[in-house]
Amino acid sequence: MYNPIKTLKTNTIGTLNMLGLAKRVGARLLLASTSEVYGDPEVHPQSEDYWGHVNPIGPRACYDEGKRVAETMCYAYMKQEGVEVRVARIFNTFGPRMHMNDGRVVSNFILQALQGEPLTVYGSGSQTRAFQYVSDLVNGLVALMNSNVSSPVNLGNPEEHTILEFAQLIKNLVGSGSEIQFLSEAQDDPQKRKPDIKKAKLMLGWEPVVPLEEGLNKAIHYFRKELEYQANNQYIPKPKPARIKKGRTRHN
Ligand SMILES: O=c1ccn([C@@H]2O[C@H](COP(=O)(O)OP(=O)(O)O[C@H]3OC[C@@H](O)[C@H](O)[C@H]3O)[C@@H](O)[C@H]2O)c(=O)[nH]1
Repeated sequence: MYNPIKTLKTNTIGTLNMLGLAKRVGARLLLASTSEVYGDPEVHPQSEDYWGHVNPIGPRACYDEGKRVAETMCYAYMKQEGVEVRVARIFNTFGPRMHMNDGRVVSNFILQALQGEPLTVYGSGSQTRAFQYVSDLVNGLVALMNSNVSSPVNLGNPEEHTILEFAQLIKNLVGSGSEIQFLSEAQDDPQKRKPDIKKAKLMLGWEPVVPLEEGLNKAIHYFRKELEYQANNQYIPKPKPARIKKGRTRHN
């Protein structure tokens, strides 16, 4: 985690502030929760009634425990103050417009493959994830907000792959000659993850529709364009004319 304290403050104080605001104005609140509430799961796939397996003092705890307490706050406000809450447990998601420095596996592997750099696999690559395309997630969030389901709902694509399979798939889709480089494993990295989406199907009539390869090709296209743009352009910030004082230019 880049900034554990800020992560904790956002998830706890931020959620508390938003719940207070929702109470005051009578709004329905959507909590973007996470599959990380299940931690390194001992149940597979993960359904909403699983309580999770989280190390409360590990390096991921600021995020995992922060989101867990955010969920607790939602249900305390619902029961005590009657605030309407919707809680989406969002599984790994990707798509165009991810930040170049996001650091998550999809953007890392695509950028590495496009530039002929080694694809960095943490650990053996046998850990699994299931990736959903961003438009599927957005449709799920809209359906959840428009529903009367106040308990948590998993939103994710249940197609599960090992991270090594995923690296090879991205290499092939990019047509890249990059090597695969094995680095040390991340501490407390969940070893498997796959959503059980029966509840979303039944109660929201929702399921993901974008196939993995189709979504990846869209993300690859986006990052290819971003790299071309960066290579062909320099962005030199210029102050607004009103801020330039006459005769004050300094040449160091
Ligand atoms: O360069 C990389 C990056 C990541 N990885 C591995 O790829 C897997 C996925 O890692 P990511 O960082 O993309 O995502 P994580 O599964 O750790 O968490 C993610 O999932 C749930 C969301 O709520 C979180 O916001 C998101 O960070 C992990 O096993 C990680 O160790 C690599 O092997 N190489």
